[in-house]
This record gives sequence, structure tokens and C-alpha cells, in this order.
Amino acid sequence: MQSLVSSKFLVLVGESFPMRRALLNSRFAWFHSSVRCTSHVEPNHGSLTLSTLGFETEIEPKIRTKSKMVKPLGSSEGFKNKRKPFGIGTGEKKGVRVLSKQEIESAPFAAKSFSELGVPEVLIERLGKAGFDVPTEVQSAAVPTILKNRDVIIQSYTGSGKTLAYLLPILSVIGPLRGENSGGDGDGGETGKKLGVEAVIVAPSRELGMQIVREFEKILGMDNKKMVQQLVGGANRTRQEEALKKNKPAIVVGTPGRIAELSASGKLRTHGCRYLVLDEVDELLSFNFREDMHRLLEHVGRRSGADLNSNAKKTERQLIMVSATVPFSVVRAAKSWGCDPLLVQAKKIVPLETLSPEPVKLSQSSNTTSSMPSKAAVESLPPALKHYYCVVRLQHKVDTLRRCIHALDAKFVIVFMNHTKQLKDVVFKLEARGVKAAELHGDLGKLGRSTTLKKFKNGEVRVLVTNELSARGLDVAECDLVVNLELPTDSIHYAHRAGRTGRLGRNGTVLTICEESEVFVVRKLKKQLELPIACCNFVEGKLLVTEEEEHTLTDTS
Ligand SMILES: Nc1ncnc2c1ncn2[C@@H]1O[C@H](COP(=O)(O)OP(=O)(O)OP(=O)(O)O)[C@@H](O)[C@H]1O
Repeated sequence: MQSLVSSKFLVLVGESFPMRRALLNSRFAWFHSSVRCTSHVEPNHGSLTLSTLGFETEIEPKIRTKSKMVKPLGSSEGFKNKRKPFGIGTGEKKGVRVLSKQEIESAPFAAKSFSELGVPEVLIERLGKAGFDVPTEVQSAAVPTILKNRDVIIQSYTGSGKTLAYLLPILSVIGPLRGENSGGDGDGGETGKKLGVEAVIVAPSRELGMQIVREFEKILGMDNKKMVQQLVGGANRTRQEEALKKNKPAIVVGTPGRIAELSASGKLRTHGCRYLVLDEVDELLSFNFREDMHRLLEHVGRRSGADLNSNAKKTERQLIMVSATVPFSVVRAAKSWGCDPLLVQAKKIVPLETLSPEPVKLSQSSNTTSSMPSKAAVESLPPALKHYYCVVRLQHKVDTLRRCIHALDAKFVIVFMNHTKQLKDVVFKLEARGVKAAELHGDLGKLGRSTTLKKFKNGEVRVLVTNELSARGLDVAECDLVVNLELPTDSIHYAHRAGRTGRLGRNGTVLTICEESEVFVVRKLKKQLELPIACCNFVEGKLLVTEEEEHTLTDTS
């Protein structure tokens, strides 16, 4: 349902097209080089040194385009760095996989240090302990801007570190790791004067909310853990209220419904709040959340009395909006709720005033958007991803999925579907074929969802079959394959699903398995996303490209 609602937001912000083109060119080059390296490529795209990838220097001299040539891209046989296959009957200990640490190849790291961004020393020390040594580009742009008290929209592609981009400036000012001149209370709810909640962070799903809390905890450590309180729906509300009363957290992270509910009942006092963060803002501004979001935008960090539209009112709190996809509706919302907000991207910071809406052409016969490129979606894709599609009959989809997993020797696979019943069937069929799989969707309770996620993350489950619930924000660093077993509703949804792999510069593969009658949708996605999505097949344990089409950059029909 959320997916349907969000599909309305295809109005786009202005952006640096030349930069994007450069990225696309490199993406295109990558695609072709992958074709060249064909059978030398280690099917798992996780381990990224040349030797671990199994690359050889030998390169095929010519690339054919618009041909129907069949080229093998990978195989689970004959790889130099062959990994143990997974699943039942492979001799693994109780089905738990040994997790291999993926190296990061084209990580979006910045040339600056955390210290140059204005992050206090004590916080930098903690970052080092948590394994964060260098900021990413978007962090490098966002942290100093937020520290200058500016309202911002942070936009950069999936897996580029946007969470830390807002979390660091907040922790630089609030809590025990703050800078000396921050002016924050800093007691973390443990001692001394209490200022109440100082930061409210809103996310559209429980999973994302819980993930953000874990990111805080990585840095704060166990001793300061209580300064951040999780307020997600589906969890026991009374317990959350008691924890609020007892721990007096400085930061709360949760879903719109639960935060709005607690705020309306007076159990959560947010009028004195300094930061309001909306993570996955385009989703939060969708129809589903409108009432709760309206309440939060009106109340968080706003003392009563003043005119809602006055500038004085706007400056009472700092508004931080975040997403990989920023349609113009978000720009409009930021202008009306924020105070002179800036759009912060990895390499560019611009005032929102300079952005104008992009016309959305409707196709003549229907209400659907045309095949023109969707900038919001194009900008959100990590450059190292490889995209394929495969055309099969409906009844062969699961078998194709299984063959793809084996051909690529994928270790952490996320499969996206649209309907819960079909999703359950797929899990059943995969398990019957000896592939460890689990379902994750909204019909499961909070406990069931977090147990499944835990099992997937620790390697007990190889294939997570899920729906749009997991398309946003879910961070499983090792995920090396995303499969669309049912088509996403539009390019924005394709981009968020795809972004579950290729996190922080890692390689990843996205495969769309569709029927002949759906191929036109894939072609439309190719044009909207300006991506080479190659048609492929799986033969004798290898992924074979069956159609190498010209890159669609110039194809604007
Ligand atoms: N500076 C850094 N050094 C090392 N790892 C980092 C750094 N910043 C973020 N990460 C890690 O990178 C991963 C991706 O970060 P994050 O989830 O914030 O990405 P994102 O841009 O918000 O993605 P999405 O748009 O999909 O939500 C996380 O596991 C995070 O811990």
C-alpha cells in the first residue's frame, strides 16, 4: 500500500546532471568490463581485491552491442576462489554460515577527517572504536552544515552513510560525547539538570527505527545507551512510557504513529526539542502518515503561542530531512516547514530556492509516468551495482531464482515480492529445494520480524523473501544479491529495493525475474533509471548475458 502511495512522488528536484552522467559513464564502463571478464569473475561480488575476485588480466578484445550473443558472466564451477556452497547438505555446521568480511572497493569516503568536520575529539575516539575512521562524502558535506544550525535535506545514494551524517552533528551537541562549547545539556539522562527530549528521529518502519537506535548504540556504548529511546509501533506502549519516565532520554527514535500517540497523550514532551529528523522523508510524507506527520511537524520543537508560519516559529528547532530519493514534493515540504533549508549532497550544497520542479510527462493513454529519466531515482543508485533481468514463465520463477543464487554463489539474498501469499509460497518452495529461506512482512509480529532479520544477518538464513517493508533503509552490509521476483511499482521503488545491495561501495547484483508480458516495464525502468539492465539467462550454473543492448542514455523514446 505504501508503495502505491509513494508512486505519486515522481516530481523531481534539480540536480547536478553532469556529475551524474560521469557516474553513469563509470557505471556503464563497469558493466561492459564485467562482460569482458566473463567467466573469470568470481560470482560472489563481495570480496573485492583482484585476486579474491578471480580476475585475470586477459580481456576479450571486442564488445558486441545490440546482439543476441550469449556470454557467460559467472559460474559456481571453476572459480579460482571457489567458496563453499550453502544450504542443506553442504556440510555446514547447523546451517550457520561463516561470514566473510567484504572489502569495500569504490567506497564513497571523503578526503577529510572527522576532526576537520568539527566533530569533538571524544566522539571521534568512539567512532574509531566502532570502526568509523573516515567520513563518507555525504557525511563530510552534511556534518559541518548541520553544526552551523542549518535546516537541510540530505540526499545521496543508498548505503552511502546518511544515518551517520545526521547522527554525528546531533551527538556533537547532545549527550556525553558532545563538544565543550556545544551548549547542550549532555547528561544523557543520567545526572544533573534534565532538558527533556532534545532530538526526535522519525523513520517509516520499525526495522529502520531499530536500526537507527543500533547505530547510536555502536557509538555511545552500553554505558550511555539509555540516552536514546526506541519508540516504535508494535512494541509495548506502557513499557515505552515507563522507560521515558525513568530514563529521561535526550533522543527518541521511532515510527510516526507511536511518537505522535505518545506526544498527544502528554507522555512524551517534545516542545523543547532542538532537532527533528525525518529519515526516508519522501516515504514519511506519503498519504499513509499524513496525520501523524502533521502533528509532529507542528509540535516537535515548537513552543505554543506563536504563529505557525512565522519565521520565529520555524527557527525554534532544526529540521533535517533525509532520503536517497528526493522528489520535488519533499523540497516543497522542506520550504514550508523549514527555515531557508539547503539541499546537501555528497559533492554539492545548494539552497532549495535554486531548485525548480521538473515536469512529469504523463503518457497519453494512461495515468502512468512516461519513460523519461527519473532524476530522483537515478541519483539514488550506487554506481557499483550490476543490473540484469531474466524472462521466464510464472511457474519457473522460483527455479530461476535458485539457479541465479547458485550461479552467482550469492551469500545474502533479498528477494522482493508484492503479495504476502505468493511470498510464503516462494519460501516454501525454496526450502523444499534445499535453500534456507525466511519470510519478512508486515503480517508478522515485531518479535517475529526481528528474529527473522537476526537470522538473516547472522547467516542462518540465506534468502530473505520480503516486500516493500524492507526496501527502505535495511542495512545488511554483506547482501550481495537483490532479486525482484515481482516487479516494483516504479523506478523509485526499484531504486530502494536495489539499494539493499552494494552498500558503502561494495559490489552487488540486482536481478529482475519477469514474464514476457512484463518486459516492457523493465525497458521503461531502464530508461527512467538510465541503466544498462542486461537480459540474461542461467545455463549450466552460469549467468549468461543473452542480449547486450546499447546503454539507454541516448534512448529517450
Ligand atoms: N564513515 C563510515 N565508515 C565506515 N562505515 C560507515 C561509515 N558511515 C556509515 N557506515 C556504514 O555504512 C552502512 C550504510 O550506512 P547507512 O545505512 O547510513 O546508509 P544510507 O545512506 O542511510 O542508506 P539507505 O539510503 O539505504 O538508508 C552502515 O552499515 C554504516 O554503519
